[in-house]
Amino acid sequence: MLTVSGLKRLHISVSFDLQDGECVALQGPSGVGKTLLLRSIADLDPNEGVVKLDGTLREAMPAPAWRKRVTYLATEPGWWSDIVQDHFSSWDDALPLVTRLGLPCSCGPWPVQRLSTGERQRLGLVRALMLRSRVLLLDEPTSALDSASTAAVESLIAERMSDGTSVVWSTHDNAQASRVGSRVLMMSADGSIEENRP
Ligand SMILES: Nc1ncnc2c1ncn2[C@@H]1O[C@H](COP(=O)(O)OP(=O)(O)OP(=O)(O)O)[C@@H](O)[C@H]1O
Repeated sequence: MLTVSGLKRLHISVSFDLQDGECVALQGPSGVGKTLLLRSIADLDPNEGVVKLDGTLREAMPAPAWRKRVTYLATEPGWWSDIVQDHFSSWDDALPLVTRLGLPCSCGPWPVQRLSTGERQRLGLVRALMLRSRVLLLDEPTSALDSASTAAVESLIAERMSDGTSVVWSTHDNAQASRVGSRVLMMSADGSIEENRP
């Protein structure tokens, strides 16, 4: 279980629990602080508060180890090499996920620069899924995708949830929030969240 207690970052002040295998949808107007919250849980920016995974404080482990367990996926993932497959510790192991998300298996040697926004988004998700994290913090992971690719992503994440992966899924799409989330965390301009059942 992920426990977030009194997390503070700029104007945000948030507490909630996330059970194993649960997905909560994170919603709220543009600019309200959803990305700030997800990045703070992953400890990517300075923040205050208590965040624990199965009772273990995040301070108990090096930050990279925490981020492998509690992984933030940006809406537009970053790339550090020119070639797609260089971003994967094993491209062969990534291929089933790559093809499942509708990308050709030949895209490994492609330059990152030739990828469309939606292709980058799907490959960024594959990178995150390869980590087999306990918690995925997904920041509008289907914002650039058509309905078929969105359905493929939702189905893949649902499979991971059935294996115990927990998910916080930020989305502006109310229908998606209802589909993927057992609860909805609605963020307000004052930086608080209110919990609703979808
Ligand atoms: N380092 C920072 N210092 C000060 N303000 C910041 C910083 N980073 C982000 N902000 C501000 O915090 C607010 C919340 O940004 P955030 O990206 O979390 O919004 P969001 O809810 O994810 O929006 P969207 O739905 O448009 O993606 C924005 O007004 C942003 O400008």
